Amino acid sequence: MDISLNGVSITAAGRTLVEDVTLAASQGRFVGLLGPNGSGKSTTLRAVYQVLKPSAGAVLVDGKPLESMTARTRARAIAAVAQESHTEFDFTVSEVVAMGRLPHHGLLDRMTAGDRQWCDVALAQVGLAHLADRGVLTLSGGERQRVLIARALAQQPRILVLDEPTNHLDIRHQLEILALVRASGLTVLAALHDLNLAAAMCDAVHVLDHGRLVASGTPEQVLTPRLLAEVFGVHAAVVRHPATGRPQLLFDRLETQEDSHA
Ligand SMILES: Nc1ncnc2c1ncn2[C@@H]1O[C@H](COP(=O)(O)OP(=O)(O)OP(=O)(O)O)[C@@H](O)[C@H]1O
Repeated sequence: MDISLNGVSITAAGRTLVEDVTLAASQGRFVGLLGPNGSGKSTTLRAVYQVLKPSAGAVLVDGKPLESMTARTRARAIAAVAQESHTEFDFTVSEVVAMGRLPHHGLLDRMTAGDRQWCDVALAQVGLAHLADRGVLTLSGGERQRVLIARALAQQPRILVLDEPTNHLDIRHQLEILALVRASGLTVLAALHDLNLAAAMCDAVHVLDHGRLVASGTPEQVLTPRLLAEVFGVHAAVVRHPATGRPQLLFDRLETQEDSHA
């Protein structure tokens, strides 16, 4: 399934937070949404998982406006892991993952053996099968993040929308979770802060700055020293990963006027 944003603008509290964003993630592609703090990444993704309604433009799934789909059809198509999604209730890990199956049966229906199997597989994929009976409130931040990814996978969506999916994860789990997502064959739209992970994993990236798209293309085309200086305010050298050939970035502070007067 493809997902696209067509001229999406989002206004809140009298401010335009995102303006005229057009981008697409086609079937099976891993597309990164990049940008400095406050550039509008989460706000853009909120329009995709319908927490916010665009003030202009539309979000389309396979060319169909998201708004024209029923809630159940949408939930079968798109699973989201939002930033800082947390629960106040001490559900067990299995119960949280089982919530991912809700779009596939009625709220009051019992889980079938098939539903349970999807949950077990998803939990095993994120390496947390051993924590199935633990309360989520007792988990570390990284474990909880992996449970939310398992819930999204158990939903059997066609499109995954991830807001900072590597938040709280140690380096091994950052790489494993993104590789798992990449290998899933799902269409992925993910906001990422780590530009080297984005360069390693994404087929295409889009960069937001002050709510506007300022660059789109492959990581190689987009993550240039010039863009990194202009948008992120850092000096960067681009090198090639010796094994994968992917671009990787070595960062330094950009010299400021105060530095040169010192
Ligand atoms: N409901 C709201 N009302 C007013 N301003 C908002 C609202 N939601 C977000 N903003 C503002 O919109 C801008 C973009 O926020 P957003 O969370 O989308 O940025 P981001 O790129 O995801 O940032 P970060 O990298 O820090 O997570 C910020 O300046 C934020 O303060």
